[in-house]
Amino acid sequence: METTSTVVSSLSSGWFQLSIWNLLMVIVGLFALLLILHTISFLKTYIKFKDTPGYVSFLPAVLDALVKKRIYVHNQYECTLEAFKKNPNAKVVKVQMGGSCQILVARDQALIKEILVKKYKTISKGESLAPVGLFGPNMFSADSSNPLWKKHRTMANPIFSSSSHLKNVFRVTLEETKKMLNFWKSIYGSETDGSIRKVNVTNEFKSITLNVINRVAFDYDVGIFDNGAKYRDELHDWVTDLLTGLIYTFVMPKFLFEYAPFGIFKRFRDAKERFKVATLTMIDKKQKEMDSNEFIQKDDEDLLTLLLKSSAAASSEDEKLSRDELLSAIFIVFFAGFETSSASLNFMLRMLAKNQQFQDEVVREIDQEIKHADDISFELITNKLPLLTSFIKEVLRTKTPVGGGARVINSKKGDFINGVHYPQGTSVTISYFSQHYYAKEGHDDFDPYRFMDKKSTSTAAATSDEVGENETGETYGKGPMGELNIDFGSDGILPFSIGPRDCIGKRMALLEMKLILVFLLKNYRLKVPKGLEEAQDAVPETYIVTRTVFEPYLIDFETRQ
Ligand code: HEM
Repeated sequence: METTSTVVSSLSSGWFQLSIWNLLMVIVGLFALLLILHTISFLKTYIKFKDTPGYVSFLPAVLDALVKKRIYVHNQYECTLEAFKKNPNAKVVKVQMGGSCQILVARDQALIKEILVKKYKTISKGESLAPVGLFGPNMFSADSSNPLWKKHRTMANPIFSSSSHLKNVFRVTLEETKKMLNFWKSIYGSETDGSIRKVNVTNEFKSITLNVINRVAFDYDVGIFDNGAKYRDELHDWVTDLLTGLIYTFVMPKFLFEYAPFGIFKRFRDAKERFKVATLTMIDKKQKEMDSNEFIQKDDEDLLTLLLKSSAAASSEDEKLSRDELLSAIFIVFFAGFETSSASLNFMLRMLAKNQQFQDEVVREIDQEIKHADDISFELITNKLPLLTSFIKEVLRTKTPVGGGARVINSKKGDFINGVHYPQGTSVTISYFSQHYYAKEGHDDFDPYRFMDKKSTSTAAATSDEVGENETGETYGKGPMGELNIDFGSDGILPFSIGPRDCIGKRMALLEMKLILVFLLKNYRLKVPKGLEEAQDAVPETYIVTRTVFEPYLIDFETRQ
C-alpha cells in the first residue's frame, strides 16, 4: 500500500515537474517565434525603405516610447524631429519602429503643398483614422474619396467661414467669457478688488470652449457656468472618458471596448452611450422646433439645423442623413472643436503670465485701441492688435497643438514623393511639429515678435468678405478674418494644416482665442502665483492627442486699476 502511494506521488510530482518544464519551453518557444517573426518583419520593412534616411528602432512603437518614458504620440513627434536633425538636408525622412514605418515630410513648403493640396485625393487619409468615426465615418475620419466627406464638409463650411456665423462666434464667446469670470469668482472666491487667484486654467478653458462649440454649432447650451463646480467636474470626466477611450481604441483590441466590464473600457462604453442619448435628445428637440410654427429662420443657422434641413430636402433616401450619420457629424465637431482651442489657450495664458514685460506691451497695444472692455469689436479682433496676433502665431508654432497630419498612399501604383517611389499603403505624415521647428529656425527660441513684419501673401479676395477655394481646393483670401489669418506662404507655419483637408474650424478657433485673451487682458493682469514660479516652470509638457501638460497651470488674475 505504502509502496503504491509513493510511486503515485513520485509519478505525479514528476509529471508536475515535467509540465512546468514543458510550459516554460512553450513560453520560450513562443517568445523565440515572435522574435523571429518580428525580426523578419523589421528586416523586410528596413529593406523596403532603405533609401530613405531617418530614425530606426528595432523595438515596436509602444516599447520604444516606454523605454524613453514618453507618451506614444509624443515619442513619434520627437523621433521625427531627431531624424530631421540628423539629416540636415532631408525633406523626407522615415521613422521605423519594429516592422512599421512612417514617411515624414517637413522643411520644404512646396513639397508640403504638393501633398496636402494637390495630391489630397491620392495621398489621403485612407482608413488610418477610421477609429475616430465612433458612430460611423465623419468629416475628420473619412477618406477624401468618400462622398460623405465632401457632403459633410460642404454642408458645414458656411458655419465656420461666413461673416454672419463668425460674428455669432464673436457674440457667443464674449457672453461666455463674462459668464466664465463670474463662475470663477463663485468657485475660487475673489478679493475686494475683484482679483481671482490660482485659477486652474488648464481645466477651466475646457469649459468655455465646450460651451462655445455647442452653442455655435448646435444651438445647444451646455450651461457649465450656470451650474456649480460639481456639474463641471462631472461633465469634464465624462468627456475625458470619451476622448481617452477613443485614443486607446487606436492601440488596443476592439473586443475590450465592447465587453470588458472594468476600467476605461467600461467608462468609455458608458460615455459613448451617454453621448448618443444626449445627442439624439438634442436632435429630436431641434426637429420638433423646426416642425413647429414657432421656428424662426435665422441667417446664422447652426450646423444641426442645416444638417436636418438638408436631409429633409434630399430627393432620395440615399441622400438623407441617417441618425448615425447625424450623430457622427455632431460628434466630430464636438471632438475636434474644444480640446485643441482650450489646450492652445492654456499655453497662451501661461506665456503671458511668465513674460510680464511682454504682457505690458500687449496691454499697451490693447489700451491704445480701446478704452473699455465693452468697446471690443469684431473689427478689433480680426483686423487690429498685430503684436497680439504675432504672439498667438508664435504660441501655435512653438506649442504646435496637432503635431502631424497622417496620410496614406492610396493609389494602386503607389506614388512619388520628392522623386522617390513609395508603394500603396505607405504611411506619409506631414510633420507639423518638425515644420514649425524649421519654419523660423529654433523651436524653443520663443519670439513673440517673429510674425510682426510678415504680411499675408494671399492673393485673391484679400479684402473681400468671401473666402474661396481655387481649382486645387486651396483656400484663398483672408475673408472676414482680415489680418487674423495664418498664411503658410509667408508665415511658414501650418497649425491648422492647409488644403481641402485643413481645419474647418480654424477661423472660429483664432477668433475665439484672441477675443478671450483681449477680454482677460483688458480686465486683469495675469501673474504666476507667488511661491509657485519654480514649480510651474517645471510642469512637463507632452502630447496625448494634442499638446498638453501633465500638471495644470495656475494663474492669478489681478484686477487692473
Ligand atoms: C487651436 C485650435 C485648433 C487647431 C490647432 C486645429 C488643428 C487642426 C488640424 C491640424 C487639422 C488637420 C488634421 C490633418 O492634417 O489631418 C484639423 C482638422 C479639423 N478640425 Fe481643427 N483645429 C482647431 C480647432 C478646431 C475647431 C474649433 C473646430 C470646430 C469645428 C475644428 C474642427 C476640425 C475638423 C472637423 C477637422 C477635419 C476637417 C477635414 O478633414 O475635412 N477644429 N484641425
